[in-house]
Amino acid sequence: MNVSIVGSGYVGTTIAACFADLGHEVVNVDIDEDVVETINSGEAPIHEPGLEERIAEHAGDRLRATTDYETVRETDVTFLALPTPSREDGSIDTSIMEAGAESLGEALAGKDDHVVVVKSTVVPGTTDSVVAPAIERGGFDGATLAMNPEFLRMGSAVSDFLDPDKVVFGATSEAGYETLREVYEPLLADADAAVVETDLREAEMIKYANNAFLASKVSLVNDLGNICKEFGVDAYEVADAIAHDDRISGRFLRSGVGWGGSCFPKDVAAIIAAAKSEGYDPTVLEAAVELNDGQPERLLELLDDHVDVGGERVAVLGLSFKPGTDDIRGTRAIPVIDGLQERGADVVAYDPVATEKMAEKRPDVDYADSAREALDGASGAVVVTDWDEFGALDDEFDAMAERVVVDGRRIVERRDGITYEGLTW
Ligand SMILES: NC(=O)c1ccc[n+]([C@@H]2O[C@H](COP(=O)([O-])OP(=O)(O)OC[C@H]3O[C@@H](n4cnc5c(N)ncnc54)[C@H](O)[C@@H]3O)[C@@H](O)[C@H]2O)c1
Ligand SMILES: O=c1ccn([C@@H]2O[C@H](COP(=O)(O)OP(=O)(O)O[C@H]3O[C@H](CO)[C@@H](O)[C@H](O)[C@H]3O)[C@@H](O)[C@H]2O)c(=O)[nH]1
Repeated sequence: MNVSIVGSGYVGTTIAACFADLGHEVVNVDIDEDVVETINSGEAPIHEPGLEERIAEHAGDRLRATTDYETVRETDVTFLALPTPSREDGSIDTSIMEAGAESLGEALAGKDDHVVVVKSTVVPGTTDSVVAPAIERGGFDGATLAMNPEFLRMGSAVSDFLDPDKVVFGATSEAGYETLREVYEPLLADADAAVVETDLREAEMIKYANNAFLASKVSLVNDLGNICKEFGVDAYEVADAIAHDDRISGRFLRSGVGWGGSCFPKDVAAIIAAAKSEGYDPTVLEAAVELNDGQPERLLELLDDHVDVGGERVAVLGLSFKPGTDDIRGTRAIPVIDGLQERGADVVAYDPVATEKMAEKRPDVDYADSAREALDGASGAVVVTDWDEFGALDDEFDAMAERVVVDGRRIVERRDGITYEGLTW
C-alpha cells in the first residue's frame, strides 16, 4: 500500500520505517527540514535500537520524507502522528493536530476519498470533533476517519511496534477498518497480537486507560513500597511474591522515585482534565499523580537523615526519565535537583547519555563525565535512573567525602563501607 505519515518524531519515524520494512511504500511528511533531510540521507532523526538500520535500508526506495504535503494525494491512507502536548492546566493542546489536519485537508482537496488515521494520543471525541472539522476547513470533506493508538515505549520502539500485544482499530465505517487491516496485515501475519476493532471514542480512550493504568500501578507499588520502608520491609521481595499472582503480574512493579517521560505525566494529566471538564473527579488518578509528585522529596528526606547537604557536594546519578534513552521529559531528576538546591547543596550530576539535554535545560548544575567524577568529594549520592552501569559501581564510592548513597531505583549493590538507603527497601 501507499502510506503517508504526517509527523516524523518518535512515533512517526518508527512506524514509517517499520511499515516500509513490512513492504509498504511510505512517505513521511514533516515541517522540519532537518528531519526530512536526515531520513532521506538514510539516517534516523531519533535514537532507537533497530531504527537506523531500517531507515538506511529503505530510504530512497520504499521510504522517503518530504516537507511537501501534496505528496499525500498519491497515497491510500495518511496517519497523523503529531504531538498533543499539555496546556498549563494539564488539558490536551490540539493546536498542532489542527494545523496538521488543515494542511492535510488543503493537500487532499478535490480527491474523492482518503482514509485519515489519528495515531496521536487524543482525548475521546477529538478525532470526530476536532480533527475532522480541521480537515474540512482545509478544503477536503471526503475523509474516512479512523483512530489507531500507539503503545510503543521509548528505547524499544521498533520491537514494541513490530511485536505488539494488541492493535486497536477505531473507525466509523467498514472502509476505515478494511484499510487498517490491510496496512497491518504483514505485521499481524507474524505477530501474536490481539486485534481490537472498536469505535473512534473507545480507541481514543483505550490509549489513556492503558497509560493511566500503568502509571497508577507504579504509584500503587510506590505507595506500598513507602509503607514497606516504614516497617523495614523489603518492597522488592514483596513485589516479587505478589507478581506470581497472574492477576497482578510482575511488570511495572518496580517501586522507587516514580514515573516520568513524555507520555505518562502528559496523558494522565490530560485524561484527568478531560474527566473534570465533564464534571467527574477521577480520585484514583489524582492520587496517583500526588503520590508520584511526592517520591523525589521522600528520597531527599532519606538523605537528610544521614547528611546535612547545605553547602555540600551531592552527586545525582541518572538524569533521563528511564534507562536506554537521553529523553529528560518528565524526569524525576528535575524535582530531585530542585530539592537539593533548595537545601543549599552543590549539585553535580552524571548520566551516560542525557547530560547534554539536561545541561541545556539546567545550566545551573555541574556535570561530570563519569559516575566516578560525580562521586569524587561528594557528601551524598542519589540514584534517579536505573542505568546498568550504576549497578557495577564499587570503589568509585571510596572517593566520596561521606559515603551515603540513597537509591531511588534499586540498582546500586549494597556493600560494606557505604551507608546505603533504598527508597522502598
Ligand atoms: N513518544 C512516544 O513514546 C509515544 C508513544 C505512543 C504515542 N505517542 C503519541 O504520539 C504523538 C506523537 O508523539 P511523538 O513523541 O512522536 O512526537 P514528537 O514531538 O517526537 O514528533 C512530532 C513531529 O511532528 C512534526 N510536526 C509538528 N507540526 C507539524 C505539522 N504541522 N506538519 C507536519 N509535521 C509537524 C515535528 O516537526 C516532529 O518531527 C503524541 O500524541 C504522543 O502522545 C508517543
Ligand atoms: O516498574 C516500573 C516501570 C516503569 N517505571 C517508570 O515509569 C516511567 C515510564 O516508563 P515506560 O512505560 O517504560 O516508558 P515510556 O516510553 O514513557 O512508555 C509509556 O508511554 C508510551 C507513550 O504513551 C506508551 O506508548 C507506552 O506503552 C508506555 O509504557 C519511567 O519513568 C519508568 O522509570 C517505574 O518507575 N517502575
